[in-house]
Amino acid sequence: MSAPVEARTTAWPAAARLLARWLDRRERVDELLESLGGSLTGTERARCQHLVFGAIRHFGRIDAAIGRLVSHSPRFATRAVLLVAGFELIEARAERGGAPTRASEAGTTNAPDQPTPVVDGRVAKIVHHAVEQTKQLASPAEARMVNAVVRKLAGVLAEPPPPKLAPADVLAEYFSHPVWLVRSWLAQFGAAATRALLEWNQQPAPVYARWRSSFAEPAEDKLSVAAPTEGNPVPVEAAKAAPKAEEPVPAWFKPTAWAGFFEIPPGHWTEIEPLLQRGRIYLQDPATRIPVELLAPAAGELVLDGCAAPGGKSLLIADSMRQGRLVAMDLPGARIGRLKENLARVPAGVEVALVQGDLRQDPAGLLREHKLPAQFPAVLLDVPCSNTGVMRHRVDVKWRLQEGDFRKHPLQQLALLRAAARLVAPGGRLVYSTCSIDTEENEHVVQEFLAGARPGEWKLENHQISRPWEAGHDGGAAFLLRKNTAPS
Ligand SMILES: C[S@@+](CC[C@H](N)C(=O)[O-])C[C@H]1O[C@@H](n2cnc3c(N)ncnc32)[C@H](O)[C@@H]1O
Repeated sequence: MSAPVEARTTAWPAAARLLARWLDRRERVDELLESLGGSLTGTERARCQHLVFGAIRHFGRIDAAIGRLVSHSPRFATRAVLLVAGFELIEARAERGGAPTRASEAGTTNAPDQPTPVVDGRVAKIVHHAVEQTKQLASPAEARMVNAVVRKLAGVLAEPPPPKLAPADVLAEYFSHPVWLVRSWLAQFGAAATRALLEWNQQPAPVYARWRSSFAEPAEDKLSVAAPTEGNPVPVEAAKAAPKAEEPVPAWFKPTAWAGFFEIPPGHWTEIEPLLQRGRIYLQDPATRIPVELLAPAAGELVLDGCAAPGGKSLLIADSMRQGRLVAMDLPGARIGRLKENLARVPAGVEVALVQGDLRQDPAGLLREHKLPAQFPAVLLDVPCSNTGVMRHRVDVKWRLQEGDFRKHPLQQLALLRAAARLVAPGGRLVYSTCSIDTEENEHVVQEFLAGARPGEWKLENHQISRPWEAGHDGGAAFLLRKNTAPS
């Protein structure tokens, strides 16, 4: 992806600075990008994000290559420059279809201890740019080091992918994942599926938008009514607004296999922003529809979204019902702001209440305190998880995950599931969902929940596990559980 000149000159150093911070403090990437504020134009910001995401997506491979080429690890500012340049080299190679570089064409070796300097036109530009940037971001001495290292990096990063049955550590390095995670996936999914997953995670993720029907327009006053005071629920009266005529989907939206979801081609940010502000679209992966489809909220129903923030699925529930009542609950904290914004966009026919509280701490009491029902015919529980299904989008997740998270998350997930189950009315349904593809957080949690329930109280009616390499979208799992009317 060649960048416009202005994006190269400002986005590039901005990306290097953010990456230096990431190396130093491992801040979350979404928060790092938010810290840019309005300092870059839309195009520059998009380019900066592309470079930061790419460098972090390929961090393991680039950093291992750098490690072979230098005797001492460079300081963060310089290492960040090398990471951006390394990503540009990987991208340049992918764009020409993984064609061999001039060095490998000539049959020279790229042995790690004796990497061959590779210089072709594109590589020369990447080297030159990295050197010039290092002079500004670090020092002339470091720029000389960058000059030598990036040339050699081009050779090391040109090495072909490992064979299909390569050992876990080789796969982990080439595809930039922690080795313990690759081992776990090999054990769960086998070699072919793990390879497909690793390749999937290393691709840039498309941007998807869900087109919201004009019938989903909120009441005129809903945006202001839904600005809650801290800690209180926000009852929002259903308005009786007449539905407006359907607005056509923009011609440049690329249809997908999933009804209502469109791929947004790059370069349309100025057109996207007003659509987002008007609530005409919501940016979300097609995988997000699955738990809501399993829940199948019907017009006029009362629905609880137990782990609602930032509200992507709450909005989808409301759009599916068009009329009804939705109670959205989440912990007080930073995510509530986005939830409020999204709840303000529900269709006029949906009455919505936001409850800030802990689902595991007497939620029925909290709901009653706010004069809300404490039994629901339909409950969605979209729990916090490892996010192993969405690593293509969330590039830093793999570097934050710890092996122990696969023991911690299921405990929290089971506790939340048991708490949510108490809020389901007899005969009602509960959808438990995750963005994880790992059995510990999916099948195992549901099995343990069913094993611990009173005999006959719950039935697993349906479930859907999405594996990205098969589904063609993000991964995750959703389980539809039914509470019997009269358990034995
Ligand atoms: C995966 S996110 C939910 C995403 C959301 N369903 C959406 O589609 O936008 C999980 C949410 O669970 C919330 N959560 C975690 N523990 C909770 C608890 N004890 N009570 C209520 N919410 C909780 C987190 O704050 C987080 O917002």
